[in-house]
Amino acid sequence: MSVVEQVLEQVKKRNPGEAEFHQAVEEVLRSLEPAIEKHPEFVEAGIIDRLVEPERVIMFRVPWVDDSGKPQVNRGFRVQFNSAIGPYKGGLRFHPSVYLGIIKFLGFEQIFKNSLTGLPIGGGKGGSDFDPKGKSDAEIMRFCQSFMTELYRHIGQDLDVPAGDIGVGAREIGYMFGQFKRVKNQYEAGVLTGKGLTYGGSLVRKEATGYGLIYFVREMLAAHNTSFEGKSVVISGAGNVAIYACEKVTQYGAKVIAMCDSSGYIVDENGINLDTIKQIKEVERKRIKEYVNHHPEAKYFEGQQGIWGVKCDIALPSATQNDINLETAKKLVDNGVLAVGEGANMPCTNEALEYFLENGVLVGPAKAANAGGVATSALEMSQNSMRLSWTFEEVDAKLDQIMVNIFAAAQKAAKEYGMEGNYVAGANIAGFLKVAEAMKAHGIV
Ligand SMILES: NC(=O)C1=CN([C@@H]2O[C@H](COP(=O)(O)OP(=O)(O)OC[C@H]3O[C@@H](n4cnc5c(N)ncnc54)[C@H](O)[C@@H]3O)[C@@H](O)[C@H]2O)C=CC1
Ligand SMILES: O=C(O)CCC(=O)C(=O)O
Repeated sequence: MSVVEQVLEQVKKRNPGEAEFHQAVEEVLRSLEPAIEKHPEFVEAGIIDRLVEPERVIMFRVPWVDDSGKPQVNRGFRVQFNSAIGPYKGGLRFHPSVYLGIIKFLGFEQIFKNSLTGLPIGGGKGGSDFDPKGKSDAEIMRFCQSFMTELYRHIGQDLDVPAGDIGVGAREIGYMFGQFKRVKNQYEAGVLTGKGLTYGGSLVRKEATGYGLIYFVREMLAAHNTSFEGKSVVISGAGNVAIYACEKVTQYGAKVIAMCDSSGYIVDENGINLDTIKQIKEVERKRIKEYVNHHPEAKYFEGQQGIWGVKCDIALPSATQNDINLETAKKLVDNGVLAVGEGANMPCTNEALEYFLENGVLVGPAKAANAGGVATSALEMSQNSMRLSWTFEEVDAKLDQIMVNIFAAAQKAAKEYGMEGNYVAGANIAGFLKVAEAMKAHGIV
C-alpha cells in the first residue's frame, strides 16, 4: 500500500464520523503523490503522518443568556493545526452545522492556503454551532463575549490569530476584540484580524477574499488567452465573499446574473444590482428573495441548488462546502461553463472537481483562489506590528500581486510535476512543499 493510502486509512480510523475532514485530506494527499515520490525524505521524517494530525484541538462550553432570560449552551472549537511557518491563522465560523469535522477540514485546508500566500502564517480554524440567524444584537454580543472568555487564553498575536468566516463579520470581531481586551487587560491589536477601521483594521480586508478570487481567476483566464470581458457569471452565496467577488468581476466587464442564500436564488438577466444586495444582506440582514421587490424583472426561486442550472461562462461557488456535486457539475459542463473559481472552502466535491478537470474546465481551487482574505489578514497583522496603516490603493496593490504570485506558483508546480493546467494539484503541491521543508527543518516536533 502506498504511503498516501496508508495515511488515508489511518485518518479515517482515527477520526470517525468526520466526513468533511476525510474528504479534504483525501483531495490533498492524492494530488501530492508525485511530490511525495520525488521527496522520500519527507516520508522518512514522518511529515505526511504528522501533517494530518492537528497540533492541538480545543473544545469548550459556551454558555450565554438569551433575550428572554433563558440560559443557552453552545460548543466552541479552535483547531491549531500547523505552526511550521508561522502562528496559527484562520477564521471562526458560527453556523449550526459546525462540529469538529468541519473545523478540522477548514484548519487542514488553511495550512496549504496560508503557505501559498508567501506570508509567515500557520494553519488554524475555529467556530461554534451557534446560529446567528434571527438573534438580536444583544444576543450576538453576549454569545461573542462568552466565546472569547474561554478562547482568549489560547490565542495571541504570536500564537494564534482568528478572524471571520461564515456568520462572523466585523460586528462579531468587534465584540470579541472588546472582550479579549477586557479579560486580558491588554491592547493587543494583532490578536484578531478583520477588525473595524477605527481600532486596527486594514483597508481592503472586507473586500479581500472576493477581490482576490477575481484577481486569481483573471490570471487563470489570461493564461488561456481570455478574460472576464462580456462573460456571464453565476455566484453562489450573498455574503462577504460573494458580494465583493460580484463587485470586482462587474468592474472587469462581466455580468453577474444569479446569486443565492441558503433559502433560494435570484436570476437577474440585466445583471445583479449589487447596491440592492448590499442593502439587503449587509444592512438589513434579510433573505435574498427581497431583491425581487426592488427589481420586479428579476426572478426568485426557492431552494439553492437550482442556481447551478443557470447557464453561465464562469461559476464562482462562494457560499459553503460541497455546494457543487457531480450532478450539478455535469449540468454546468453541459451548459458550456469555461471556468470555476472556488470562493468558498471546498465548494466542489472531489468527484465534481475531477469531472471539471476531465472536461477541460479551468478550475481555480479554493486554497489558492480564496487566499486573498487571509493574505490581507496577514497584511493587517503587519500594519498592527508597525503601528501604521496603509492606504486602500497600497493594500489592494499588494493583494493583487499576492494573487498573481499564487497563480504563478500553482501553474509552475503543475507543470513541474507533469500536470500542466491542473491548478488544483499545482496549488496543493506548491503549498505543501514549503510547509514540509519547514517541518523537516524543525525535527520531529
Ligand atoms: N470571509 C472570508 O474572508 C473568507 C471566507 N471563505 C469562505 O467563503 C465562504 C463564504 O464565507 P463568507 O462570505 O465569509 O460568509 P458569510 O457568512 O458572509 O456568507 C455566507 C453566505 O453563504 C450562504 N450560505 C451559507 N450556507 C449556505 C448553504 N448551505 N446553502 C446556500 N448558501 C449558503 C449564506 O446565506 C451567505 O449568503 C465560506 O466557505 C468561507 O469558509 C474563504 C476565505 C476567506
Ligand atoms: O483572514 C483570516 O484569517 C481568515 C480567513 C479564512 O478563514 C479562510 O481563508 O478561510
